[in-house]
Amino acid sequence: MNELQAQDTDTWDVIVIGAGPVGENAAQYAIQGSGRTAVLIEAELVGGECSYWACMPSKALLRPIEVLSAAHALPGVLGTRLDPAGILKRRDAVIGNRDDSGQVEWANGAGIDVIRGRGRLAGVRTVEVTEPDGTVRVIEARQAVVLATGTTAAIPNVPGLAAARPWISRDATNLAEVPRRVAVIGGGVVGCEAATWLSSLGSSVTVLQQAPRLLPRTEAFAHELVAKRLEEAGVRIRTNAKVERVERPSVNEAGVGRIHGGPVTVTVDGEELAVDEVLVAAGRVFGTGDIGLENVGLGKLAENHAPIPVDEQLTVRDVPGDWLYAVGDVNGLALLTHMGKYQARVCGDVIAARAEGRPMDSVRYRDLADSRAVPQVIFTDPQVAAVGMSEREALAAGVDVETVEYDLGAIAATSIQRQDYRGRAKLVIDREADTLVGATFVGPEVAELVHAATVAVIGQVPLELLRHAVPSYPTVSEIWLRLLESREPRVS
Ligand SMILES: Cc1cc2nc3c(=O)[nH]c(=O)nc-3n(C[C@H](O)[C@H](O)[C@H](O)COP(=O)(O)OP(=O)(O)OC[C@H]3O[C@@H](n4cnc5c(N)ncnc54)[C@H](O)[C@@H]3O)c2cc1C
Ligand SMILES: NC(=O)c1ccc[n+]([C@@H]2O[C@H](COP(=O)([O-])OP(=O)(O)OC[C@H]3O[C@@H](n4cnc5c(N)ncnc54)[C@H](O)[C@@H]3O)[C@@H](O)[C@H]2O)c1
Repeated sequence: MNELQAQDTDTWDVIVIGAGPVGENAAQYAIQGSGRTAVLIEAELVGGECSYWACMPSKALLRPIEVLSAAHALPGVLGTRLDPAGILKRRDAVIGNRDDSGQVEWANGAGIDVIRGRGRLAGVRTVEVTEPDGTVRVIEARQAVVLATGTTAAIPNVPGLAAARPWISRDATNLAEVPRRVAVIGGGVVGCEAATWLSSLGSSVTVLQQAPRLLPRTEAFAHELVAKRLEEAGVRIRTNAKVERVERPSVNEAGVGRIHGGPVTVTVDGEELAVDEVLVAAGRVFGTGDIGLENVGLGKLAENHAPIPVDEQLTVRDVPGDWLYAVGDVNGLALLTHMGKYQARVCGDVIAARAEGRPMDSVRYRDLADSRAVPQVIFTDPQVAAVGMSEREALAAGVDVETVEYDLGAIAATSIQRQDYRGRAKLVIDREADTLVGATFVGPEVAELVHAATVAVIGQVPLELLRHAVPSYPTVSEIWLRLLESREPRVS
């Protein structure tokens, strides 16, 4: 069945509302290798925020900057510079020029139907879809409904901010014009990554961060190293900043990624800052506001735009019958594509097992990673790659914490990579259990280091045993050796 043939039925085994990366995976895993049917309901583009507006375009913009930075740090490499028009062109190619036909083809190839429209729960296993022409269809799921509606950008309640039509992350990732001066409200992940590419493309950037530091959920040295590099690139960073007011006398409808009007005055801590565009990067709003949660007894969540609580099988709590699931950003467990897709795999496996009456006593059917080992790579210069708990989180969780830190610049491999290598690594150890509960690496191109730590955390590998995992010479992974050697000798 395909997009058109999906008109001929009103019942599927599984209905998924939201066809982002997470919804796609849930549908695939729920039916693969079976005769079951599934349909994806999508209000915008199949592939979701990640493919067109978030992960993919942002990483396409950041990669040339990373390559340039590495080249500049190597004596013997000459003549490197950025080509902004070429970067935007490649970004457009990476996001398929926002054409989702390839993703629809993939879904159909996997036996999944697609309906364009906005879905809402109308009752038990019942979904109402408002199609683009206004037609309303009511469809039924024989077995399961999966909510995968993601998040949208939050606009803080600052006087004049919403009326100024500021840029949100979609404008920054899909930029078609480079504003001369930009104020970035928020110094979290989106704010720091966007400040990196905007300043490299020629904007004069000021980051206004409410919290005492950038990337507040990471270890403190991540802030120090990222802030230092941003400041060297000319970015101004104001922490503990209170944005009091925003004024933009002339606003226009120039479209996504184009400058949305005339100059803007941002009042911060009593001082006026004149810019050409404001980028809001201040967190996300959960996609729970208008998906019919009140029709399944969860109206309070909708009122508060709260995330949907789920159990280890990704089944929505407080809804009887094990038919409603929530995966990805919308359940608030971890706002990351890879974690949402992981949840979708667990959820799809659970739906399949329940459909086939198979036992679910293996760990395959439990979301273990969200409570123990969430990895994240922040693609700033330097990169921040972390998994599990920070020291502060481990202490708050009552872990008997031991930490070790080491200078990544003192590893043979990093001195070969570049002359000016600055970086740091830290392990957070549960002393009593002798296992790793968290790790953070900050430095150029450290992204690939984190998976080894993820394996150690989820596998609860004793650190005594980890000493026998020998890193190759000369690779940056030798940081493991140095970190383990730095531990105080254990008294047994
Ligand atoms: C700028 C930026 C960069 C990011 N970079 C990274 C990164 O590098 N790595 C990473 O892991 N994460 C990154 N993220 C986070 C990542 O984008 C999200 O975690 C991921 O997109 C979540 O996937 P999802 O499928 O849950 O939701 P989404 O991708 O938001 O998809 C939800 C889909 O549901 C649709 N929808 C919503 N409501 C309805 C409805 N009622 N009916 C029908 N359809 C509906 C939407 O149109 C959308 O297509 C980034 C986020 C941002 C903002
Ligand atoms: N590489 C990646 O993995 C990646 C990249 C981008 C986004 N994401 C995900 O997307 C999600 C959203 O990112 P985000 O950066 O929007 O949210 P965030 O929660 O990471 O950061 C938002 C920041 O905005 C600040 N803030 C909030 N209100 C403010 C105000 N009024 N004035 C000034 N500062 C204010 C907060 O202090 C916070 O540090 C994150 O959870 C992140 O995991 C991931």
